[in-house]
Amino acid sequence: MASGLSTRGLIFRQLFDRESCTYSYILGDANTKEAILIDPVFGLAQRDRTLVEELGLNLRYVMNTHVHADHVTGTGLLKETLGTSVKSVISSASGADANVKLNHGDNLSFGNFTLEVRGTPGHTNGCVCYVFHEGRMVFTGDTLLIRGCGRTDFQEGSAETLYNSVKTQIFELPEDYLVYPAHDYKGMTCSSVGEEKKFNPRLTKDIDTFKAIMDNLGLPYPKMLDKAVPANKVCGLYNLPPEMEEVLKSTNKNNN
Ligand SMILES: N[C@@H](CCC(=O)N[C@@H](CSS)C(=O)NCC(=O)O)C(=O)O
Ligand SMILES: [Fe+2]
Repeated sequence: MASGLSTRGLIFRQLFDRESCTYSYILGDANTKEAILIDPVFGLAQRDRTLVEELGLNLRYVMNTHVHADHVTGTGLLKETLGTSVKSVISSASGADANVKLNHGDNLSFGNFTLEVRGTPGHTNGCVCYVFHEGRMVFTGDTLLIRGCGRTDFQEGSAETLYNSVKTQIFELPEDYLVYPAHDYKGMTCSSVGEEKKFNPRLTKDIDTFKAIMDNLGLPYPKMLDKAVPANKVCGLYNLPPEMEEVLKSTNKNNN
């Protein structure tokens, strides 16, 4: 069975931000050159833009899996530098502003490929997973991490809702589908649905044990929480923290 990496005509890149341990993903159609970018990071917008150009791709959508709490999205900045043909994308349920607001069951195309949108609330209300059936891949955002899952102690977090989302929307996918999350803190890059069903130390438990685990994670709040959430509700382009306004100003200067 073809995995994402060998899907005919697919250009695929996994990118990493060392600061927030965020993964961003470029998916492009080698034939039409249309591409999408999932979960870009503000400080790496220039890196992403250069790579897209080097690969000869035209970005159609810059999309987020949810309103991130730990980093400012690169969506707004990429739109600013690449022009109006690029559309920002997030779920309707996120309450965030974007050109395209998606709902559970929607499909989004780039070139000859299509992503299916699955609503997976729990980490936040607006979390979605993007299922790329042709590539047998799923982009899980913070809903499902490798051997972990998104925390449920801020934004609109609910352990019970997250548990149901994973079980019904991700674990029902074929076991060979590769899982690509929005973060990893241990150096893992990807997993599979079958692997997570078998080895995820949280999601292999019953709901009560899962809730107890989530209630006792004892994680400090992300350092960027108060700055990132308001910025990400508007694609990162308004409400930017002052230090990021400087980046934006110099980007605009370089583009003029
Ligand atoms: N230390 C980091 C934040 C780490 C963190 O809270 N990660 C989130 C995803 S980003 S909203 C999470 O859900 N983690 C779950 C886990 O089990 O690690 C920072 O200060 O930014
Ligand atoms: Fe998150």
